Order: sequence, then C-alpha cells, then structure tokens
Amino acid sequence: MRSPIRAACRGRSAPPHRTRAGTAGRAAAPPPAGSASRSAQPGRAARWHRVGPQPTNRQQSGRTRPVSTETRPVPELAAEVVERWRAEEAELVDLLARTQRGVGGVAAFRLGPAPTVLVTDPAAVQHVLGHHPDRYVKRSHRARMLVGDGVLSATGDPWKRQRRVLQAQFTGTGMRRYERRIAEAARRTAERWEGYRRNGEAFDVGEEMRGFALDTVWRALTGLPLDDRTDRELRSVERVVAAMPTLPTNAADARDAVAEDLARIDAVAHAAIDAARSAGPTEEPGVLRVLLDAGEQDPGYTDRLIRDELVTLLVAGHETTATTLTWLFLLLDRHPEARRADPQALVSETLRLYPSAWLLPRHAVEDDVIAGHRIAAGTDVLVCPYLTHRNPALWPDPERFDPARFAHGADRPGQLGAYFPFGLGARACLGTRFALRETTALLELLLPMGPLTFRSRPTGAAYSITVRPDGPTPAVLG
Ligand code: HEM
Repeated sequence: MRSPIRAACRGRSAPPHRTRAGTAGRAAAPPPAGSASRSAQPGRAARWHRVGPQPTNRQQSGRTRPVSTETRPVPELAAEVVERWRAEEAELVDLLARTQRGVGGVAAFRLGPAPTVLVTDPAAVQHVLGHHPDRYVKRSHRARMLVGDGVLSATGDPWKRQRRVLQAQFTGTGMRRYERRIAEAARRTAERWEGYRRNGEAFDVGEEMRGFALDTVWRALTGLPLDDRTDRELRSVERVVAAMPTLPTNAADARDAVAEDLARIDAVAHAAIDAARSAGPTEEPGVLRVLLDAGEQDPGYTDRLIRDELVTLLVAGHETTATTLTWLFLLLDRHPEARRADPQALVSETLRLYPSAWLLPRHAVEDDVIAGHRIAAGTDVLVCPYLTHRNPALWPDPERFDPARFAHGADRPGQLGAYFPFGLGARACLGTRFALRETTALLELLLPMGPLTFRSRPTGAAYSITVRPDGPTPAVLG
C-alpha cells in the first residue's frame, strides 16, 4: 500500500516565491510546565512521565497556581480544507502550509484513517529531533532500497557504530584532509567557467553545481577526481532518487522498478571498493580506505555495508549541496546587491529559504506528549524546516532574501529549532562542515567572475526528496 504522504508528495512544481507556505505560520506555545507523556511498555499499564519544565517545590506545595498536567489531542485541520486541497490537486507543501497556518506549530491533518502530525514550532522541533530521537525514529522504507543499511537509514546500535566511524572523517583532522580535495574540485569548476566566459558559451548552472558536488564527494571518498564514465554511470543515483516518492512500498517491487539503475550503481561502488583495496594504505586516506580498515577490525563491515556507506554518502552529499548552490545563483540573479555579502552568509540565507532536505519524516514508536498534545505510538510525524524557516513569527519578512540576517552579530531567533537546515540532534547531518566548506570554497572562486545572465529561469520549485528548481537553468557569464 502506498503511504498517503508519499502519494501526496508528487514531486511536481510549485512557484517558490508565490507558495502560500511563505506566508504561513503561527508558532505553537511552548510546552506547559509539567506537561506529561505516556510511555508504552509492553505488559504494563501505560505510565505518564513528564516532559518540559518540572514544577518547582513552591508549585508542588500548592502555594502558587496549581500546574495542570492535562494533555489534549493534537488539534487537527478541518476535513473540508483537506478536501479542498485534494480537489485543487495542490502540492503536499501547500497542505502543510495550510495546516501550520490554520492550526499551529504542532498540528495534525488526515489523508487516510490515521492523523499525521506536522511539527514546525522550534521547541517541538527540538523535542522530536534533539531530545527524543529514540521516540521518533526514521523508517526510510524506500531509501533503504538504494542506501541499504548505510548510516542514513540504520537505527539502534549498528547506527551508533557506523556514525562513530564516519563522524571522525567529517570533523577535525578528518575534515582537514579534505581541504585540498575540495580546493581541487572548486578549481576544476572555476577553470571550466573561465572557458565558458572566454567562448561566450552558455551552460546549465544546475548541471555545473551537480558536477562540482559529485566531484567533491567522490574525491573525499576515493581520493580520485570524478572521471566522465563514473559521472555518467552515477546518473543512475539521481534517477533512483527521483523515482523514489512514486515507487511501491514493497521492497521487492520497488527494487524491480529500478533494477537496471541499481545494478549500475552497484557496479560503480564495487569497482571503487576493489580499486581502493588494491591501492593499499595511502598517506591521505579517503573515506573508502577508512571503511576498508574498519572492516579489518570489525567483521560487521562487509563489502555490502561498505557499498551501502559509499552510496549513502553519494546520495546524501551531492544533490543537497548542488541544489543549494543552484538556488543561491538564482537568488543572486534577483538580488544582485547581495553579491557583496559574505559567502557563508549567502549559503546560510539560501538554506533558510530552501533547506534542501525540506521535510524530515519520523515515526513515533511510543506514546508521548509534545507541547501538551498527546502523540500516540505509531503516529507519522513530519518535521518541516522549510515552514519553520518561513514563519514570520520567527523570521521577520520571511520571504525576503537577506543574507544580512546571518552577518556577524545580526539579530536572529536564538532557539535551536528555529533554523535547522542540517537537522538537529543525534541524527543531524554528518556532512555539515564538509558542505559549508565546499560551498564557500567554490563561491570564493566563482563570485569574483561577475554576475550570471540566465537565458531562462525555472518557474518554481519541485518538492520531492529535496526542494529544487523545477526546470533548467541555462546562463552565460557576464
Ligand atoms: C547543503 C548541503 C546539505 C544539507 C542541507 C544536508 C541536510 C541534511 C539533513 C537535514 C539531515 C538530517 C536528516 C534527518 O534528520 O532526517 C542530513 C543527514 C545526513 N547528511 Fe546531510 N546535508 C547536506 C550535505 C551533506 C554532505 C556533503 C554529506 C556527506 C558528504 C552529508 C551526509 C549526511 C549523512 C550521512 C546524513 C545522515 C546522518 C545520520 O542519520 O546519522 N550531507 N543532512
């Protein structure tokens, strides 16, 4: 059976600046003091336990106003609004925006018999992603077909072990090893752009950013620049990701539907593993070498798992970066004055308006309470950075592209859950530093080349696994 959410996430286009999502949003109140949650424990009566601020002794002694421990159901979007949305055949993002605007920062809507809960209020975001990743888990049904048991879809102890091995690669000394590789990939793209400028040649910005992001992550994984053949073969990754929202949930059927592309991806991954194995130890090991070494200590790191990690990092680490950079150039086209901003602020503000992972799905595995609202075990919960980042209660004039929001010392919402393009908590993005480094390294070379002139512009955004421009982006330099 197809999930109602996935079925609704059609991946069609919608105008990014005209979407009603942009005007959405009143934030829900923070959790009331002493709100309670119930933990479902097999074989025992359900036990309510408190989340949020605990009552003080004074409150418990009754000398101040008694603290209510009452909880209530999550308020729900009226069925007529859902019906109207269905009749309009609008995007999922539009339904989510109506839910947030009409109901609040913790709000439910129904596409099937069970409610789905949308979470956009910062404190509630922090509750779900930051404080209770064990209560709200990833299920990644379809992603598993592509990324297998890689760190993106793994859960429990295997995830902890895998995350520990990879984390060291993307922080501190691990990151320093990739500086040179990032710089080389950026230089390669800049040289190509110089060539386009000399010849007055048009090129597609989205394609260029895709090539750069893939080259960068490939160098980090293998130590080698991306060659044309591998680049062609890895188109299969994008085809599978694009097909994902519409694939059957049954793993075998889904696999059949994209079998050829999966075989191509496997061939590239296993060739890279074999090459790294026969090259032996190197002075500046790539991630693949580190995973092969881990395999020598830990039999859990089979070639299959190493393949899964490799594909995971390719999937998680290239379209996200590529779409961010593409949006950034489109936004600069409309706001040329922003070209003077610091590249890091440009990236942060682009990620506010277009957080590439715009929707983070979770599944409640036990009963809980968020901001005084009861969440039953088994509920699907959608955390939506896209809507939080466009909430006018948090971000004044939220539709306006204004990198000054991220200038040093600028006044920004202080809560963690008000801005989280890289997620939050234990399952936050592993490649945050890598992504910020590669985007700024590229911009430092490309921005001084002068503005782009787009020959045509996308009409809006496609909201699928990522939020990306819904059409080609042909441009010339100058
Ligand atoms: C602008 C670029 C990027 C954005 C906006 C982004 C965003 C995110 C977000 C929001 C998550 C959390 C998903 C969730 O909670 O469901 C995530 C997870 C992840 N990201 Fe990124 N990402 C970016 C680049 C990268 C890069 C470059 C890499 C690796 C080279 C990477 C690797 C990962 C991995 C492995 C995870 C899963 C972590 C886990 O579950 O433990 N990402 N990313």
